Amino acid sequence: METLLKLEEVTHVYVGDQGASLAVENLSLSIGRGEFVSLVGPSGCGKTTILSLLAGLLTPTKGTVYALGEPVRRPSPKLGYMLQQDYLFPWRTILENAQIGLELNGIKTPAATAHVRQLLHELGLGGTEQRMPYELSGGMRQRAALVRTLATEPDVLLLDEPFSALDMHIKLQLEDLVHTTLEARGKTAVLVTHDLAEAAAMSDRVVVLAPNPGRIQAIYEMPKALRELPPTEARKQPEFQGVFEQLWEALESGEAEGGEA
Ligand SMILES: Nc1ncnc2c1ncn2[C@@H]1O[C@H](COP(=O)(O)OP(=O)(O)OP(=O)(O)O)[C@@H](O)[C@H]1O
Repeated sequence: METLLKLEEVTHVYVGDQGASLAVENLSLSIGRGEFVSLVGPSGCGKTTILSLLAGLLTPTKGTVYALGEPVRRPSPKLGYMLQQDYLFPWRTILENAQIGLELNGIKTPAATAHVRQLLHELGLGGTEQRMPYELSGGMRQRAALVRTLATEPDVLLLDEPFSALDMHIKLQLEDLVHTTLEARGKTAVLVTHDLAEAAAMSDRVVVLAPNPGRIQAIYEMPKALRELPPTEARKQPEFQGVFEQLWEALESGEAEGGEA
């Protein structure tokens, strides 16, 4: 499998008024094209830092981050970001919001608009094009944010807790939608989540991080039978509970080994 993302012996130290804070230390990880990898771990173990390093929003203090074979130096349209909040502009229609990434890249053609309309339709938002964000539910707004991210055709999606603000049943529906949409397009994804079950249900691999300093505690490859199913179906399989327990144990032992923050 072609390696699409790579962290090579990466250390990141934040320096601020309060002094230096070692966020992640000597972390190495490779992610292949088409893989769905989740990062889980207790608060402060460096999940968002890793995502920001991959996105080119931070530069590592030591080591190198690669995306699509090149060292990451700045944000790139090939890496799309989706966050807990949808950040739709309240004064723009859903169609205008969904097109914004393309516009920022200087693409404003009728074909681009047709492409965005098609994506809105595929993600169940047909008919909402001229509506304003406040007229949509949280789940619909998050789907519009997904369309905006997909519209620029990124190779990689960096997902920072995109489902955590949603009600449980909307969250489950959206997990399935994101899973099938990304799989159908062969996209690579890195998901940051606090939810172990979500990570287990959605991923090909789950990276369990430990804190103080942030480092990899364990990496789990999900059983093939679970990987092939939509997340809501994977959650119902008998082996799912065993996978969840393994992740939970790794998380607990990482926390126990970590020092005081
Ligand atoms: N801008 C910053 N300045 C100083 N320290 C920071 C900054 N951002 C994060 N840190 C520290 O770096 C460490 C890792 O933070 P990070 O936000 O990456 O963890 P996280 O696993 O995403 O946490 P959470 O689950 O709470 O979002 C923490 O100790 C945090 O306090």
